[in-house]
Amino acid sequence: MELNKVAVIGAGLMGSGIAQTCAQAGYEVVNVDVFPGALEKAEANLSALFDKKVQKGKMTEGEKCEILGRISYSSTYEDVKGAYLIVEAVPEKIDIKKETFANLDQYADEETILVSNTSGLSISEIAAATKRPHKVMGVHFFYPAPVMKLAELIRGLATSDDTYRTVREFADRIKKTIVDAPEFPGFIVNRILVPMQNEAAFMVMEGCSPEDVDNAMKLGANHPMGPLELTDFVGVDVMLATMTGLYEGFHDSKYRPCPLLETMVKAGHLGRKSGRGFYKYE
Ligand SMILES: C[C@H](O)CC(=O)SCCNC(=O)CCNC(=O)[C@H](O)C(C)(C)COP(=O)(O)OP(=O)(O)OC[C@H]1O[C@@H](n2cnc3c(N)ncnc32)[C@H](O)[C@@H]1OP(=O)(O)O
Repeated sequence: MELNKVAVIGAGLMGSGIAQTCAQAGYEVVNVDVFPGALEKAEANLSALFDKKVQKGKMTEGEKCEILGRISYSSTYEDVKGAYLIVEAVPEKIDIKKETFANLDQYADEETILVSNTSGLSISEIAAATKRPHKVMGVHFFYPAPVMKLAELIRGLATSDDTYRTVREFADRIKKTIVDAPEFPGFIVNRILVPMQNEAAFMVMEGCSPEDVDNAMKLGANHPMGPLELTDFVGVDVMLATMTGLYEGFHDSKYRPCPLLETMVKAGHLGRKSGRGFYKYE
């Protein structure tokens, strides 16, 4: 097992950003996704992002090649072998997470720590899909992962102190500021942030324009992005899944998801990634 090798499962918005973050910190990274198309897209996007950084003078051509050279892409779990830590960033559905962890448990080395980037599902439940629940923990990253400074650390009921220590060291190495979050839906940030985005969607449903809602929050509360811009940025489907997780997890009507979000997801208006959400994109 190599202490310099990590694996990231999932090459979507979060997974590819986490892989980038780890490679920038000097890790050898294998980014695994069972859909080869997702890997190609992740590789092309990262290359384009780095080209822009080189053009802006924020990175040299040499640094770009070095970091890109530390990331390999794979569509098979077998390539996680040798990683001392694996970060899972697959879609936010408990059955998919459990299946992924059961697979990782089979293919990863015995000593490997398995980390989930879930934004609110139960770490203990995910850990129970493995035979190593003491080696399972939550590390919640924020989008865009290479830019956002925070990582929420979430222990499951069975997480060992050794696992926690190793994960803290990993978070330090990738230069994230850490907070310990309780194992309840939404942890800290999403429990506060996502109901605000949901409320903003209710205001649009009641007739406000998205521009007015966003400008109000940007200029009146100094938020870098308005709540609806942010929803489009992260994905309307991702935001709705988090809100639904709060609603189902706390059994509290105050977390009821806005029906407009449900309609938008059914229509395929998922935000930037689909070209249309609260706003239209080229
Ligand atoms: C879904 C989860 O469970 C929970 C969540 O993640 S909730 C979402 C949390 N995220 C937020 O709240 C983000 C709020 N927005 C912001 O902080 C800022 O608007 C922003 C950082 C995204 C963009 O910043 P801004 O200054 O407007 O844009 P820009 O100058 O283009 O980008 C700043 C840097 O971010 C990088 N960046 C922007 N988008 C990126 C992306 N998608 N991936 C990687 N890097 C990105 C740029 O390359 C740039 O880096 P550089 O300075 O080295 O060139």
